[in-house]
Amino acid sequence: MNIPIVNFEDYMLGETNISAENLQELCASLKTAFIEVGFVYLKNTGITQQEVDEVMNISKEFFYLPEEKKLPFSRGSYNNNPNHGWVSLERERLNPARPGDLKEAFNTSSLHPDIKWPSEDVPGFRDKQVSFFMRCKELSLRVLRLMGLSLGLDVDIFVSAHKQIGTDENGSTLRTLYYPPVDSGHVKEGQLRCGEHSDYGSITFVFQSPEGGLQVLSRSGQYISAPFIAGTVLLNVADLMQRWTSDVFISAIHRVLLPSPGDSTTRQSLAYFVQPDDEALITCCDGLNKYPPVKSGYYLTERFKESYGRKSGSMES
Ligand SMILES: O=C(O)CCC(=O)C(=O)O
Ligand SMILES: [Fe+2]
Repeated sequence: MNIPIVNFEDYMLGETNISAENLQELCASLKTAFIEVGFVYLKNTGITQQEVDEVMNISKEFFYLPEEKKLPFSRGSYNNNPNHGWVSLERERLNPARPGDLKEAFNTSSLHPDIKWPSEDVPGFRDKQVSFFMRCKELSLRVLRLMGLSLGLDVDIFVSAHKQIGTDENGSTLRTLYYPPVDSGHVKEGQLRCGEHSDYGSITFVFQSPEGGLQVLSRSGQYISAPFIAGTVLLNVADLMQRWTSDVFISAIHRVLLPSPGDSTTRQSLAYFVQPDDEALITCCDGLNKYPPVKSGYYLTERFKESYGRKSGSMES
């Protein structure tokens, strides 16, 4: 089994005149992918490889700074938003049963004009992250519309719970990740670059550097590779969306293994996590209540407690 590639051209960013026939076709291809795999590559979205490269390049400038320059921007130090900021190597365990992941990250969760950014050391960092966040936001609203339509539901069923993306009342986050070279002599038992997990929110976009490395658990129980494909956006269903659709759309487990011993390559990725508004109540859209309704913000906070450790899941880290 492979991850399908869907041509998004008819509904790409800026495109306003999609025909009813093309819309139906696009919805049908996406629906099949969300049901069978939970992951799909979109090509011709309007987000270019050049945009992705620029965000990765400026992110690397930040990650290469000495630790003392990054510490003031740590996740947990922003009063208005508990998830915004820098996450150091091994700090997070996406699979809590493993040692900390061998990755560093910077989460852009708050666009509040008053927050501090590493602008002195990395001029342009803020602007590049924020502009890319906004591009991904626009694309995500398009995908959420198609998801509603593909299930024969109202076009706004999912979008209307994502009105506050980009404010501190919504947890959507652009996360830039850096995976440094791995010294196999110093790896802890069971340690990975990114432990097995599924994402928490509604949908996620992933952009990888050419090294690739992401693997996705298929419904038949095997890991399949999700390689880098230039110019595409990898889209996956996340846990709240699986719950919302009563398990019709699949939130697939994924991971990033260590490179082979002696392979000292680095790796980068960008993940845009789309989260419903904190106050949105997620209720199974077939009305059958397979899962009890849950508030998006509460659900996200609980999930962070698992991956960052119970004591330091939120403000107090
Ligand atoms: O680095 C990647 O390719 C994926 C990262 C990921 O799955 C995550 O941060 O949730
Ligand atoms: Fe993930």
